Amino acid sequence: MGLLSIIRKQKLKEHELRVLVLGLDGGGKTSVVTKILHEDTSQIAPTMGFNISTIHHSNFTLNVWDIGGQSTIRAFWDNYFMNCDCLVWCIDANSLERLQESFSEFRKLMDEERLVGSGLLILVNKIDLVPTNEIETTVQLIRKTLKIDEITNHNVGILPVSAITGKNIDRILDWIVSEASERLYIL
Ligand SMILES: Nc1nc2c(ncn2[C@@H]2O[C@H](COP(=O)(O)OP(=O)(O)OP(=O)(O)O)[C@@H](O)[C@H]2O)c(=O)[nH]1
Ligand SMILES: [Mg+2]
Repeated sequence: MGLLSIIRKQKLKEHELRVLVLGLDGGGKTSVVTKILHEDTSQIAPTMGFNISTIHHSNFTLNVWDIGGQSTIRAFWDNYFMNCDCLVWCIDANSLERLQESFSEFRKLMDEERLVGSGLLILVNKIDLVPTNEIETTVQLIRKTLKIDEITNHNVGILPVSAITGKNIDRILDWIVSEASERLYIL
């Protein structure tokens, strides 16, 4: 068992998880976390550094790091990679013209050794702005563009959500905790 696995296993025993929320600027990372916290999402400004929130869910304590996604801040993302239990990658379903840019940043993370083995949850956010009959094709397009089916280093989940309507927001923590619990079980 490698050192990283030992650290992860120890943290899981303590029921503490480190969650990293990343994605392009304006994708809705801070809004999603704010909605999870049941707080007001109407006055959210771009994140210039990071926000950290401690959330208790299903016997776990999640330390959620929401980092700013503007291109000038992306250079600092790697300061947060260590000991990450779950990477949440946030995509703006209403700005598919930025999907390639999202993929090019995402691909760098998939090459990142420090993130190997963490859970990976892809949020297709702003789904309230996608017509209902286009949701499935939008999710499929994102799966294909991000080459999700080729990812072997992570357990992957993909969830259409809305930080504004709250759609599927309650499933985010459930997914993170259940993925981490399953991993603990097989370690
Ligand atoms: N319609 C809709 N708007 C959303 C949703 N989530 C976020 N927004 C809006 O998108 C804008 C950007 O949201 P933020 O939460 O600041 O995005 P961010 O990813 O944290 O951005 P950075 O901090 O710059 O990286 C805000 O105007 C939000 O109100 C959503 O699910 N639906
Ligand atoms: Mg933000």
